[in-house]
Amino acid sequence: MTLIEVNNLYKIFGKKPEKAYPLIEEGLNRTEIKERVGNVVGLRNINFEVKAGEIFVVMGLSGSGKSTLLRCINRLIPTTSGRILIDGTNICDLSKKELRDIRTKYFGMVFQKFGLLPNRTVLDNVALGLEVQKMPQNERYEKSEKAIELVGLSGWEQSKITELSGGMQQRVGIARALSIDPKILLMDEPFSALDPIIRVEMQELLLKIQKRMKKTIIFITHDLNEAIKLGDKIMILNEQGELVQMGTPEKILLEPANDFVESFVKEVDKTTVIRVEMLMKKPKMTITIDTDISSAIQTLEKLEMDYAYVLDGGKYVGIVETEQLKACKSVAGCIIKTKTVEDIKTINQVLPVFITSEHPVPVVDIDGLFMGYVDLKDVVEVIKD
Ligand SMILES: Nc1ncnc2c1ncn2[C@@H]1O[C@H](COP(=O)(O)OP(=O)(O)OP(=O)(O)O)[C@@H](O)[C@H]1O
Repeated sequence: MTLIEVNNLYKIFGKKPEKAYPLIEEGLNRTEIKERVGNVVGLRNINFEVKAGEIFVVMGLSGSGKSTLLRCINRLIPTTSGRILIDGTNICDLSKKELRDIRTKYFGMVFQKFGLLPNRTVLDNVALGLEVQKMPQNERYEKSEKAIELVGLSGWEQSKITELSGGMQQRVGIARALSIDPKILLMDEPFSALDPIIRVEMQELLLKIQKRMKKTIIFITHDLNEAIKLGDKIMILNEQGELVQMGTPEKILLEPANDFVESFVKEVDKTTVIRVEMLMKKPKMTITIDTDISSAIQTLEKLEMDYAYVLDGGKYVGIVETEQLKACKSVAGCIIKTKTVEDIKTINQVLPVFITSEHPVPVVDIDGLFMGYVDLKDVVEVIKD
């Protein structure tokens, strides 16, 4: 389900922003437009959708418009044109009261500089949003304690902010945003001020929280490694405030849209990002476990498949390969002599795999009925009819 939808969004700073449109059309850049008409083009024609439960990362260099976009989304600043739908409501059209309600219901914010009140305790900082909503103290403390536990700060409730390290302060920042139980978390470079080890720890924490909470997150960063680690989807803005590429981390890494994206991507070790999912064979074809071998060969060959997934009661239990099935068919009716007398009695059947197999082979009868396994080291002779 789409929770956020942005269409044709422009943000032009300065008086009479309409003067900038024809110049944008002409293809002038930000500096040229500023020189000609004095306006700064923050964002140019941005379009995207964010699905509920997704971490959507906005990435770009300094000045690319990342913070401007975030401020437009929660309407801290007005847009110049375009629309922003939050759960279907265009927030560009709302009255102050409606805007306040939608912000309370939907948005939690986490900032790079934490934005905490230094003289308050951890608990009172986390409870701040609920206090603004005029929630009674015991109720807001109860909710805040849960959020504090979620970010791993239990036991620190009564500490002053000044007693905490940077990483801990940002945990408080995240707990404060979560305490109001917003549908959407807007995170503006939340880990950029932290040293590298703490930063990685915080990324892990966010992923852990996200697994439990399944929030919809817009996460701003200028670091591609961070974007790749966190993002279900990444949107890259260039220095003109334009969207240059949007897609999964794998897509961005494997198919950078232009030289600009390529220049970011070059630095990343792709094998640390691309998951086996990209390379695995997808189960295009399934057959049920009780399919007889002749029918299975027929089906697989018709669809030109060299393997199929085998289902037992709808559950995946194994794989069969066309070659293996054919080998079975070719030795159907062979007599397998094994070392033990008992085996010779029962194995006047079918050997359904290559005789070179190192593993015990399943033995089926002429009708494909499974009879048991025989270890090839015990096979002394296979006699064709
Ligand atoms: N209030 C404003 N008035 C005029 N120009 C502005 C204003 N706010 C932002 N800008 C300009 O809009 C462009 C985008 O700025 P923004 O802060 O959104 O970029 P950013 O990608 O968040 O950068 P950073 O990573 O440095 O925070 C910049 O050229 C900036 O100078």
